[in-house]
Amino acid sequence: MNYLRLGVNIDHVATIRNARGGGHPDPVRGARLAAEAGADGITAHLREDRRHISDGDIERLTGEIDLPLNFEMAATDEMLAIALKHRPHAACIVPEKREEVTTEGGLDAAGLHNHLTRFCSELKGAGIRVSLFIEADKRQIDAAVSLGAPVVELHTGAYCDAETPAERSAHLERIREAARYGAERGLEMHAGHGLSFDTVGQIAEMPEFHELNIGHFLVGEAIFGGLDSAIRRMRALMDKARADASGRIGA
Ligand SMILES: CC(=O)[C@@H](O)[C@H](O)COP(=O)(O)O
Ligand SMILES: NCC(=O)COP(=O)(O)O
Repeated sequence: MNYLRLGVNIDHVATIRNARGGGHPDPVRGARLAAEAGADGITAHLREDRRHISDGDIERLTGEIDLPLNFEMAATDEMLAIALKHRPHAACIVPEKREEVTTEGGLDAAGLHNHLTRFCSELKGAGIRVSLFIEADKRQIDAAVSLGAPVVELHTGAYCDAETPAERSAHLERIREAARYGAERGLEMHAGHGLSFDTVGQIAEMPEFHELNIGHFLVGEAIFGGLDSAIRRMRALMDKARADASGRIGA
């Protein structure tokens, strides 16, 4: 079974900083600590309204942190110019609505196909690994393939927020099918949004996934036990889920 990378999303450190202005807590310090705790990458979403991560944070993350940066961005010319300037390891195109509390659903890669073509090709041309943050939906996966994106990240928010076990297993099944469908079409499969200690295992055990991006829960847990311990525990749960699943496959 392939290694499952953990990308730590440090947006939520910046959310706390911005509640008061000033520089504390510093998301770049969070990224440094995440690296020490075993994160394989850092994710940061520069929202158009700059509600958490700032332009200066992106500049410092690319200059001061050795881990690969996954730059989450809306498909706008402003964000494209910033990505091309900083050349992060990866750029994940996400849908954005100013008024939303969080990223409420996946990118409509099928509906926005013509609009996205130029963004995918300019990012790829600059050597940036393009990822599309989409719902677990075959139509969206087909669109990602046709746009030439090498990576998709499946939105796990609905699975994490499910209110009943039946609802949760229905979402899980959709994610499982989409992960297989995408991997069969040559896409590198990632997942993320809303994952917690309770929900990560069933996603981590799917062998198609290469990377999970997790932030909000980790920063929340950090209040009680520290960021280092939250990341190490998440990492251990991911590894256990993988080991248990490969034991089942081998048995
Ligand atoms: C796209 C995504 O899911 C992440 O960027 C993360 O959720 C960021 O947090 P906010 O949605 O609170 O901006
Ligand atoms: N793309 C999803 C992500 O980076 C992390 O989402 P969350 O764990 O902060 O909800």
